Amino acid sequence: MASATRRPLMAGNWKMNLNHLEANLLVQKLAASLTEKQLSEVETVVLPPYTDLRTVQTAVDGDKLLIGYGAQDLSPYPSGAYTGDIAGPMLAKLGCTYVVVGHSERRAFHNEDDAIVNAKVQAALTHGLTPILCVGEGLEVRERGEHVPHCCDQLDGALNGLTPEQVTRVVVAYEPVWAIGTGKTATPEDAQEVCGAVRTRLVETFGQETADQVRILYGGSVKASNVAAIMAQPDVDGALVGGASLDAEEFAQICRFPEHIAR
Ligand SMILES: O=C[C@H](O)COP(=O)(O)O
Repeated sequence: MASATRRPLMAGNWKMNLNHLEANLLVQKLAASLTEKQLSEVETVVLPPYTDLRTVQTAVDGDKLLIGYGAQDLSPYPSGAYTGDIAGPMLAKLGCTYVVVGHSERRAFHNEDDAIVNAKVQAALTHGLTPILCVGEGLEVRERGEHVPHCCDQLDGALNGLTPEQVTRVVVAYEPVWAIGTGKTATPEDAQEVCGAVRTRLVETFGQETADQVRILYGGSVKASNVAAIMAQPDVDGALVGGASLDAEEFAQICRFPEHIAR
């Protein structure tokens, strides 16, 4: 979190959890647990299932909560005969500002490859949404020591054809698959190694000025107890939090991480 120009971002990916009533409760509790100052210092975002988005929008708008929200996926197409899919304009109309693209669970369970991830990144940008682009390696790749080139290749594929200006509107999330929902957190040094390599690749492809503006998150078993050490790394600008974001108080503590960084 070295740069003063990159505002820290904590994004809670609820995955396929919480109905709309539970969603309302969680958002209200989260907002009540954080002061205006804390919310202005650390951008706080929730990423509910589609079925909760309207409820979250109503809560946020109704009580003017300083909490952002977004979706976990979008179609690469703007409309049409794509049963079960949700398009970017629908999300934008619901007030979403973010959308996750290329999460490892989508890559694994829905066979999403770099070409589809690239199309989704482009669709998000076209419709005014900020893609949270996920990259990350599985255990076998990590054990072969190929995690850095693997993540950089995924990054290249997902950002193919984008202009530097478009890239400044992308958030990248490094999520080692072996650390997701397993309780195994990458060490802060592991997180920095890949987040730093991602930034270097952004410099090489899009230039220093662009790379300096891109926020890079770490995701994988982030909790209140380990977030400060991860956020102390120079190229980590936030976290994509799964399980721990389902507990309002735990997620609020994660968002209050600056209090735990030694001054
Ligand atoms: O999108 C979030 C990540 O997959 C991390 O999930 P987790 O915090 O439950 O390990």
